[in-house]
Amino acid sequence: MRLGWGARTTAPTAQEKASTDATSDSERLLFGGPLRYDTGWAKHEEAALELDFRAMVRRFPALIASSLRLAWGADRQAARVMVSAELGRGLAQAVSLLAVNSVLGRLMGDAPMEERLRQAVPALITVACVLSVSALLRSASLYATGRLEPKVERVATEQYLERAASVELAAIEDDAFHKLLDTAQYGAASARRMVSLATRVMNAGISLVAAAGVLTVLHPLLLPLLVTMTLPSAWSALTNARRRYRSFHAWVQHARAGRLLSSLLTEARAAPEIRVHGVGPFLLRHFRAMSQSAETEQTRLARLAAGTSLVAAAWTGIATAAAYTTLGALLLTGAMSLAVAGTAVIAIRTGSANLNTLVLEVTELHENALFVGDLERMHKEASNRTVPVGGTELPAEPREIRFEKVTFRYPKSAKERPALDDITLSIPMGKIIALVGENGSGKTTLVKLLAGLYAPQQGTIWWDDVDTAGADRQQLAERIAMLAQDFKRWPFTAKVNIAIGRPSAELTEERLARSVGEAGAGEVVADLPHGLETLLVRVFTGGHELSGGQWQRLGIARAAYRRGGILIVDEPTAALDARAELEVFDRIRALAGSGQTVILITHRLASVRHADLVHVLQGGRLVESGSPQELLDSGGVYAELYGLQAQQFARDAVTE
Ligand SMILES: Nc1ncnc2c1ncn2[C@@H]1O[C@H](COP(=O)(O)OP(=O)(O)OP(=O)(O)O)[C@@H](O)[C@H]1O
Repeated sequence: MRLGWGARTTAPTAQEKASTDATSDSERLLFGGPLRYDTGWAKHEEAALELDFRAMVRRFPALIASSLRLAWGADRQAARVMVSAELGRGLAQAVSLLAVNSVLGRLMGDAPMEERLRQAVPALITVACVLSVSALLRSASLYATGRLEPKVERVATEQYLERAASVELAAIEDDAFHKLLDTAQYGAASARRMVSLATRVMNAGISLVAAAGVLTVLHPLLLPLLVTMTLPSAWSALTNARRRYRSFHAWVQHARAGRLLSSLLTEARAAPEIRVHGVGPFLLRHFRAMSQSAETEQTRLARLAAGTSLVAAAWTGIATAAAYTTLGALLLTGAMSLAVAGTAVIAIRTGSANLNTLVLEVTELHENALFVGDLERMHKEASNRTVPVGGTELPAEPREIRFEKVTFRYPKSAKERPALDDITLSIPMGKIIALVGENGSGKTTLVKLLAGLYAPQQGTIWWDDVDTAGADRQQLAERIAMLAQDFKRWPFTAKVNIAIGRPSAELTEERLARSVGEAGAGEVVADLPHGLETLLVRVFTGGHELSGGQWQRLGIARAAYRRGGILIVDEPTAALDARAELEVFDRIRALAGSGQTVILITHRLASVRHADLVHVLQGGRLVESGSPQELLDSGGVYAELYGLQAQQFARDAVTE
């Protein structure tokens, strides 16, 4: 059985394994179709292609600058210490190399040994001082980096979460944007790694310049030898990093699906069905298959990496032998003195170690920068899709909200018919307006448009004479309290679950008690072991679980606490018993009596009889509008649905 999200449960084919450009193939397999995204994906491909030497050299200054910017933004003082300590260490290495050269030169001179030793003492003292300073600088840099890293990660994570929370609902529901969110979440950890990598790169770079300078002074042939020795490991590191990055992007959705499966297996809400329906082995089987195919990919990468590093090691061996043979030849022919050759060996060893570190760390820096690049792309995409700030003022006390020829189709919806089709209707303020219609007729969609969560593709939503298309969205949201069908059951205390209706308001006992009273949630709260302070999530110590109906009461209390001028309630009584249902409708009526506009979506038509106005939707179109009595008298869709429910009651009464 397929799980529907296109999760990959098969190992990659031989053809895929062979393909270094496996990204698009894997992606096609993952989603069961050709790519059709215009954001995120194609750009990652370009980024992966940029992981070559030229691009790396070109981007090197920008990479260092971006790491420093991150560090600077997180903690200026620590950033200052880190940069100065690393610059100091590089300089110390150059000085110590020159001092070593001087020590060797003195020791290998023609004077008597005692004289030679005495001459070498100042240089030896210089070496000792420089090494001590270098050690001090190293610990200063370690401290500063350790202080910076978590801060950089926190700042980057905060920015990520802030951006993700500020985008339009349509973006959150968009699979392409979700994929970008997925890949970008690794950006914060990469930003953290970039800080220490950048310091090490700076340090290795300065040391390398020092070693290269000394080598060039000693003999012009030594520098090219050093470079030749290091090239193979550079190639190997780059090739492997490139493969890893491509693989990551090809498999990111797969990894998310795997995490989702494993969380389903441990989730409390899924637990009853897992046990009664025996879903556990089914989910486990899929999880295993997915993990195994991911393992196969890891094995493929490991095999390729092993091969690449073996080739690189062979090259390095040959280049090293060539370097030392050249050095030997220079010595034999008398083109180089023994003292110079000794310093050259030290410089070659230091230089090649530095160059190796440099190449490996620049590659790693670059690889991490690509992930930080994903984060930056997400920031950019999110700012294009963020809920706009500011706009036209809405009337303080509107008389009416009017939908005029409103048509709305969900983005990427495969359906032929729009969810709302040419809707024109009125919502008078201060009244109870009921939206009625069969499942999927568009009621929830309509209130989401009203709340500004989506914008219509055609038509206008007016607040008196203000077009909401250009209205201040924040102001619009301020006016609305929404109790959605699947409202969030926050894993916090009962008190927070109510007060979260308006987190910006000062939390007062009086406001809380009033909302609890209005929602008829007093009994629910009284039954809780710690009253309003009870934690409403059972998987934590002291946590408590509410029934569906009890949750619904708290949801109504939350909506009442918000005190928006327009209260939208979507199926408020679905989980309530008959008595509670009557009571809730009484309370909703009372809210409307106090001047609040109530927009009520319900399938319980008997409860609609107190509404001032009923709009009946069918297949996304408005088919009837009027008072409940008018609609009953007209004998249309409402009357038919009402009749069906009434008949059911009558039949049940007779059967009993
Ligand atoms: N987020 C979404 N993305 C794509 N299509 C959606 C989305 N939400 C709803 N739809 C589709 O839009 C249509 C209207 O759905 P809506 O939820 O507005 O109906 P409803 O009248 O509230 O139904 P119900 O009585 O079952 O709650 C349905 O065909 C549904 O499949």
